[in-house]
Amino acid sequence: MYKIVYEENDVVIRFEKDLIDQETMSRFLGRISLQSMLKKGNASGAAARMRMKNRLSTFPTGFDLIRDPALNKGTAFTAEEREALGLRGLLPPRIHSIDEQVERVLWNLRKKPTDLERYIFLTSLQDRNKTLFYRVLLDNIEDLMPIVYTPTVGLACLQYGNIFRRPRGIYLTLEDRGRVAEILGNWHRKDIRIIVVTDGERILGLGDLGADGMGIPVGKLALYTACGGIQPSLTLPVTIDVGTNNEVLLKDPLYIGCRHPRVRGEEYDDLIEEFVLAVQQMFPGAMIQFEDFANRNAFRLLQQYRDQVCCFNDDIQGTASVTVAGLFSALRITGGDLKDQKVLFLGAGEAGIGTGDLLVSAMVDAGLSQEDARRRCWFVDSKGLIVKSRTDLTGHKLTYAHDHEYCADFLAAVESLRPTAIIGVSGQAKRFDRQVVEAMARINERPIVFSLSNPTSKTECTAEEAYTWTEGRAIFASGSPFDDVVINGKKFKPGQGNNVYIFPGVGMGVMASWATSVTDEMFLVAARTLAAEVSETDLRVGRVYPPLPRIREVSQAIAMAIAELAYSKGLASRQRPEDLEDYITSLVYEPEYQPYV
Ligand SMILES: O=C([O-])CC(=O)C(=O)O
Ligand SMILES: [Mg+2]
Repeated sequence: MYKIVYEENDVVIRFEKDLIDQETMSRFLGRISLQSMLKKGNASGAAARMRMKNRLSTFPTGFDLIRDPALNKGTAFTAEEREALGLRGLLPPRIHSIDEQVERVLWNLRKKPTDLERYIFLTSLQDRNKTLFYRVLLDNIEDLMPIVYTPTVGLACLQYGNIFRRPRGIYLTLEDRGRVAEILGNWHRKDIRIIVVTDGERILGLGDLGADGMGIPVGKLALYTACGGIQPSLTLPVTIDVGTNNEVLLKDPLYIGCRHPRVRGEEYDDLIEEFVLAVQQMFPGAMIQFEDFANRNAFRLLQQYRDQVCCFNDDIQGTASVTVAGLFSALRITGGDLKDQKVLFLGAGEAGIGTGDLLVSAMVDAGLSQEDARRRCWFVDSKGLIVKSRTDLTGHKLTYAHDHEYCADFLAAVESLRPTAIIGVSGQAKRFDRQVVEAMARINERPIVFSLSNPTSKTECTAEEAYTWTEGRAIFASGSPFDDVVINGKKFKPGQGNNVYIFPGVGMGVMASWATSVTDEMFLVAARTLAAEVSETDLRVGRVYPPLPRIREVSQAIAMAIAELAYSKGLASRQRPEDLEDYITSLVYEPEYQPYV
């Protein structure tokens, strides 16, 4: 994978990739080079020896090697490595293959009584052997994504202080103002390309979890690697802790964050601004993903920084992209035309408005005027249907305030508007009740019902409810995964309408092209690419997204499309490689042990 070129009596090490995990590579490339040079007996050049010595001195041996999660192989260190790297006696004598190690991990996972215990176990594995962690995750993505990600990551965040073992990522507080760049410099790597940052105010549909929200950036980045093939060492989770208004956490002696109410206003804005600028200084070319900020800050920060630096908001744009892709797929089942759809959202926050905006772009592409397209998107918020006559509306909601009679509740809005699709992004469980879903089934031959709130405890309705209440006619997707449902002998495989189908591929495309910004057009292209990956077989079982085991291929297709777009729109800051596909493939991280000697 990595080509090393030798010259007589000297060594030239040439990296064939410019985005690889260079520090780690140079650490063990040094090792390989010296070993083979000594074997060949041509390490006579003093200069070569010097260089090798320098490299060698940075490559850990003995306990340091076993304790370095990026390099550790546990019982899989070979006899030669054990001999050469000071490991003799530090490991049990039996040498295992990675496949045997995977078996051991799975055995342990099966023994754990709860999903939270499985989460803790996998996190510890990530702390001691990254390669094995990603091997297990990648090979068992369908079973383990619900542990590392929604819904279990939600449970983990709810108890993050209690289950805390080792820190991961960077924590920034208001006390760090004026020193943020210095603190980013404490991170052990300088070649960060993807950052996921939260301020913990709206973790999934669970609300304000303060610093305990760190589980989300950590989980998202694990999926950047597992699903998108981003080198783990190029990623950095960040939590900006400005306090929390969660009374339970404030009183909890085990809470890990700052114990004061949330600070807002200028102090907050200054810290965010300093963080964004410090990233440009310390990690130039890194993409920032804003994650699980509350509405009040999410839209504002996106607006402020989207044209300034390479960033996006996953809950607004990532969720929009996956949802619009799901609608594209659903129309292949219903045979409907995008221009004729009427979509009613429950929830007018980030996901709702983000999806509305992207859907409008898609409808405009399909030939509608912007005004007509907007009139096809309707929203119910906590006060009822958003209509012109309401006087309490601000900002983004005004865009979708149409002339219509006011309806106080969602069911009344469904009856009155007769939508073709309902999309739940409210963070409120059970709001798509039997009456709502049955009404949709009365109005539509094939009602589209997307229940996207996370984690599962917040879903607007379950897969089973959606299929049962519509006699299997619903086209259903959900934010957290559901098991297959059998109705009258027919099996349905509900799709997971989660932004995990989007952000890893977008991140890889941005990273590969060194794009300087992330545009809305990218998310529409990502949606189209994702929808194109859905097969007729998928649609036949009701699945509007490709199966998860295909996620790496899917992410690669999205990465290609995003990079192409970046090149064609002049957003890329590096030259287009001759063979883009080859190039992106060469960037993909494979969880395999590299030989050290
Ligand atoms: O994390 C997820 O499962 C999707 C997401 O961004 C959210 O719900 O906030
Ligand atoms: Mg989110």
